[in-house]
Amino acid sequence: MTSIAIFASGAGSNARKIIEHFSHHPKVRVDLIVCNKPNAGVLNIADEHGIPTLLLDKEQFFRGNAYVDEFKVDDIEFIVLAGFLWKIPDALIHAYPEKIVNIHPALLPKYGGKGMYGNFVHEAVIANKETESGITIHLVDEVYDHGKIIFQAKCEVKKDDTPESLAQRIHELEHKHYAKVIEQLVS
Ligand SMILES: Nc1nc2c(c(=O)[nH]1)N[C@@H](CN(C=O)c1ccc(C(=O)N[C@@H](CCC(=O)O)C(=O)O)cc1)CN2
Ligand SMILES: NCC(=O)N[C@@H]1O[C@H](COP(=O)([O-])[O-])[C@@H](O)[C@H]1O
Repeated sequence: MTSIAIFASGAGSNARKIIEHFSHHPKVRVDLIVCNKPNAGVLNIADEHGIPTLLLDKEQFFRGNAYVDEFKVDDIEFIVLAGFLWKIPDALIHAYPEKIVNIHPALLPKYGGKGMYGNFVHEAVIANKETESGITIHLVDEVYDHGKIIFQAKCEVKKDDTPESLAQRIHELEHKHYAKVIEQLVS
């Protein structure tokens, strides 16, 4: 059984889709939800599904062991970032080589890097009058949004789009593809 930890900072709609996809899966299980925001909606989703949660301490995460020992004791084999807004420390990346994946709400390498998350991404895409956007699923390395691209899917950017309407279209792509791409990666 491959044990997955999902890292998230927000509402958790992607986490919910991934949990649902792997519930009753013969070979893959979501065993932990890791979060850095005590009031994040993803923590309620974890509770709904009886999945243990870990609320990160900033000092230990960035200046300690990055929780590597805890994840190894819990037999976590694969890490999925789903709207996680802190930078993954090098120690955790080195402990999980090519086993940390992220979803970004744009077509990297454009619209990535520090500060490019959530609606900030969609605002930039709209401000630049792009006619298309999409999602990128990539391996995580030491630089924001720089790791090997595994999957991309595109959608239209409409002339009257707001960041919210574009986010909704992007979410539909994320919910359609992320869990299936994870399944291919871990199998
Ligand atoms: N080592 C890595 N860590 C993370 C990556 C990565 O590729 N390598 N991806 C991000 C996810 N992400 C985009 O997909 C992303 C998330 C957050 C930021 C950002 O600028 N964060 C702010 C802090 C925001 C907050 O604390 O609320 C910042 O660093 O100042 C950029 C990109 C996850 N980690
Ligand atoms: N750069 C990272 C980033 O912007 N990630 C984005 O955060 C959202 C989380 O939504 P969710 O909490 O509903 O899954 C998702 O759209 C994801 O692509």
